[in-house]
Amino acid sequence: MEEAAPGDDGVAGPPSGPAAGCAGGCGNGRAAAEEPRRRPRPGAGDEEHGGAASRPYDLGRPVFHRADTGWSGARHIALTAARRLDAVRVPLGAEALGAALAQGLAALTDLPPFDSSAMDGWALAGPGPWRLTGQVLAGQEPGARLADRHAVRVATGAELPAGATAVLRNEHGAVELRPDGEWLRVAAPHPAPRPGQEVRRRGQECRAGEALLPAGVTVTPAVLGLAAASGYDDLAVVARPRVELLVLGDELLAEGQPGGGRVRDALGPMLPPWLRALGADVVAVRTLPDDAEALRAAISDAVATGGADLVVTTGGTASGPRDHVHGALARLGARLRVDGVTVRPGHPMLLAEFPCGPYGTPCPEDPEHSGGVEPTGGRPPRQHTDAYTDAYTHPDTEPGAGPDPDTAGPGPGTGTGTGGESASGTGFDLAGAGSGSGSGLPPRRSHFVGLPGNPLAAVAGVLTLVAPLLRTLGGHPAPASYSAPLTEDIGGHPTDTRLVPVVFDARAAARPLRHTGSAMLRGLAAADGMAVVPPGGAKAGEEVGVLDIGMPGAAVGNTW
Ligand SMILES: Nc1nc2c(c(=O)[nH]1)N[C@H]1C(S)=C(S)[C@@H](COP(=O)(O)OP(=O)(O)OC[C@H]3O[C@@H](n4cnc5c(N)ncnc54)[C@H](O)[C@@H]3O)O[C@H]1N2
Ligand code: MOO
Repeated sequence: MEEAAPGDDGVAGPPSGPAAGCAGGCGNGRAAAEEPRRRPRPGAGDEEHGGAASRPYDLGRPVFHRADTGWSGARHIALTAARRLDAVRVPLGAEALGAALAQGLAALTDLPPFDSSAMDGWALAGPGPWRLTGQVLAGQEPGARLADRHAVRVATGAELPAGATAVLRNEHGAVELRPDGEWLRVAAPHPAPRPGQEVRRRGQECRAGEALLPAGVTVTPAVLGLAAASGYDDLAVVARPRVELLVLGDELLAEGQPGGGRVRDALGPMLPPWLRALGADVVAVRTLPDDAEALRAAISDAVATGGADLVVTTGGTASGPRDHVHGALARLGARLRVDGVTVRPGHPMLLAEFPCGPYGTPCPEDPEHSGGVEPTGGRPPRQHTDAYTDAYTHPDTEPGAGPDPDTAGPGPGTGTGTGGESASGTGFDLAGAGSGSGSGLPPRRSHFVGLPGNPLAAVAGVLTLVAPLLRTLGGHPAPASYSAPLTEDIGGHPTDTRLVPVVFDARAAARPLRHTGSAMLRGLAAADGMAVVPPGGAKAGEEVGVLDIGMPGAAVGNTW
């Protein structure tokens, strides 16, 4: 790797500019003079878009030529390389959590479903005093109509009897025992209840059939609760992309202390939860030796037998004697879509697609690629729902021509009807609408991302290639993108974008962290996000794009 100079933990790649020696952050940031605001901005990073420059590796032996893609262009290719997976119906619960709604959520019932009491107290009819005639608890039928000047004791949530005009809460009333029974009156100094007071009216939150949420919304715990409240037992969501992770490296230890040339595997523990947070179903994590045939067989197995929508490898992307990713992809007939990105760290990341899709299904639309991956059988197909409302327009399929991935995700639009079972009964919609070239959508197939082995470089690959790809597969719209002013200069690479871990200070300005070399995770572990630093660097006060790292920032970050 292009290692940072001793003492400089920040720059992977030739530094430039006055702050080059401080590129990873030199000491504490200084707050910007003016009140900075974190605000959405249309695109994070605006360097070359999809440009390619042929650049040989200088290993002393010509191995291959990468055609580096610009950082924004690479993200756009990843966003448009796949098409959204089909809809599946899943019970309300963990399976739905984090998936995108395949259909808008419309209320199946009025909410509240009936007039009910908002307080523990008495439901009453007309002006007081009121004769007490009984009680209704939550969950009980309300019983007979309430006559004028009568009241019943009610619990919060109890359905109000017909005729009730208001509820008097416990602490505002007093009950007197008279010869003819119990009587309720308002206790001074409280005023008499107004009509409708403390009553939750039927339908005041929504009416049956009313649209509550659009398709594409991520199912959060709150969405689960709303769906349950409004009558749902299950939800139609976009299937979670199945991801198989292959961690490569003879030198990796799964436990204990590193030494003797061996290091702990940092990516095996880090990436599966990261992938899950991005909406993936991580179906397998395997560690492999640096062996060409083992890698080829494992990838083939993941695609053909495992039914992975996406195979992610770590390590082996460069051109060392034990780097076999390119060779394995070539043997499997994979098509390289991105082979090197002008970003630091993460430069050797790559994106490819296989000639056939999950479950070993051949790709009839790609006869020239047939036979690459061994179709050795398959998992049971997903249960797809036929109740499918396609509320999305798929992003442009032409790489390099479309909008920024952060603002161009699937959004509301005219339906394209890509759901449904395939004719072959595999649950894999190759032949259906949307899978062929005539539909204008990319065909359904398995994808591949090769992440570099250096841990921070691997994270750069997740943010650049994996996140946009999973977003499209899982039907998630683009999250809001942000920019923030920098608290200090960040030195840049002369030609490449840099991704630098930052924390937001109290004014939401981005302070670059230290220990951000490509082999380091110390900066990232304290970070709120990754600043997108254009070639040449950025000055203190300058706004730069900030990539979300997918989960709430570490609490220590701002004081570190
Ligand atoms: N001659 C050149 N060599 C390298 C170049 C180059 O342009 N010319 N690029 C460098 C860059 S940039 C990167 S990034 C790395 C990418 O290397 P690989 O993807 O082939 O990864 P490995 O060689 O297998 O490992 C690199 C490094 O990362 C450590 N590693 C790998 N996996 C893990 C893991 N799971 N947990 C922790 N650490 C891991 C590994 O031990 C190595 O130190 O290539 C440069 N080389
Ligand atoms: O600069 Mo590499 O792409 O060490 O991560």
